[in-house]
Amino acid sequence: MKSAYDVIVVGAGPAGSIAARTAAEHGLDVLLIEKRQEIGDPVRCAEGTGKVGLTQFMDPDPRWICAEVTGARIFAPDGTCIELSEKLAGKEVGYVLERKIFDRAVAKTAAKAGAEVQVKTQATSLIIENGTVCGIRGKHRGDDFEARAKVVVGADGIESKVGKWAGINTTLKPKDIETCAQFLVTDIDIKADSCDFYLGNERAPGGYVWVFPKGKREANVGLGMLGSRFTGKHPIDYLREFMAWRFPQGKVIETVVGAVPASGMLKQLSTGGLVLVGDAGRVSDPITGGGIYNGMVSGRIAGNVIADAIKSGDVSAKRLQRYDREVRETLGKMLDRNYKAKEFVVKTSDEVMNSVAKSLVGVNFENMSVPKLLKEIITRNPGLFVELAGLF
Ligand SMILES: Cc1cc2nc3c(=O)[nH]c(=O)nc-3n(C[C@H](O)[C@H](O)[C@H](O)COP(=O)(O)OP(=O)(O)OC[C@H]3O[C@@H](n4cnc5c(N)ncnc54)[C@H](O)[C@@H]3O)c2cc1C
Repeated sequence: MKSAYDVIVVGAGPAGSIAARTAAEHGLDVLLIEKRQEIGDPVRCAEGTGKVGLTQFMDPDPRWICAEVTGARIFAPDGTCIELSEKLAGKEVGYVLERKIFDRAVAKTAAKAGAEVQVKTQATSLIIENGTVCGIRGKHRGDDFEARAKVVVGADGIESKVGKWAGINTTLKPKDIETCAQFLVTDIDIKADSCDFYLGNERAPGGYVWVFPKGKREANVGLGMLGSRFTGKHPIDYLREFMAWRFPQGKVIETVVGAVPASGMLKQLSTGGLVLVGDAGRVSDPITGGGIYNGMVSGRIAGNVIADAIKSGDVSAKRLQRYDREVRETLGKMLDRNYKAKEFVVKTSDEVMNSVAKSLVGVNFENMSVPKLLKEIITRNPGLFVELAGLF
């Protein structure tokens, strides 16, 4: 490892690897570090992502695609089912990945573009001079090290410390964190080409249960609940109840616990010499919790903005604000709308969910967009006009 780089990326998840790759493609000298000894492992993800978004970044590869899904089913608390086609469900359907292999494949593309990759290498603090971030301190396979960089990228996920070290407020309120538990369940009857979602305040308070197929008889069965709805019963307790009801014979071969930001993006994503990407910048979707695609989008924007800034010799806070602006332009509108949608869903009773679902049974969802779906809900449920009108 050298003592100086153009860019150091902290964290080799999808967001960090894409930031590293993009910066390296611009000819910059890039170091990508990962504290774990294996990139992508352990997995903290249900691994679902949209085809269209993903293929902007990676050519599909059967080695990391477990299942192709062509639709989604949403089950209301009383069991009423709404079926969505691929066109409507959009980013919520597509592929179910094998992230242990996928994350590694993305990091490999960064390496191929010229980035140096170091595992078992953890940033522990930032070097800050005259208010500008200019490197990191850390542990590399147990030994202390220091490395300087013109720009540091914080890609260290939901538990991000890099932003805090730089003085950025990254604190998440309990109402803006989905805490999750998931089992990889095998030998179960599922619809192998559908992502299924189960709603209900008794089932997953302020969240939902998902069943994402990973093969013909295998699925990620998981659940997210809002931190603010915690009453002493943990996500894993709700998940066990769901399993007992839906898949009593299922065999659990892996357990995952984790959390997703459901806050919408941070107000501040950058400062002098530093940008935050992916979950570290809270760019995950507040309603679905999906963060793979949004993280990669923010990583690509970061790589491009950093390259321009370094080439111009100006990595000041003012210059790097272009990153904040571009992420806001690209993802901000969707994140704001979905944050409002989350706030609506969270306070919706099971009775209202049931009646909205019933009002949509029989609607042809073949050629509808999400805004059209919301309009359809309002038309059929005029009482919800005030709450839902704000989402457009
Ligand atoms: C249960 C669950 C289910 C989910 N399901 C989905 C889903 O189906 N679809 C979807 O799109 N999203 C899903 N998500 C969200 C998704 O996993 C994240 O949004 C996504 O992984 C964010 O990518 P990232 O690169 O920002 O961060 P991460 O993937 O979290 O990567 C951050 C990396 O930084 C490393 N790191 C942290 N600190 C340091 C340090 N100091 N030094 C060096 N390395 C460090 C970590 O080890 C980690 O590898 C789910 C999340 C959970 C918890």
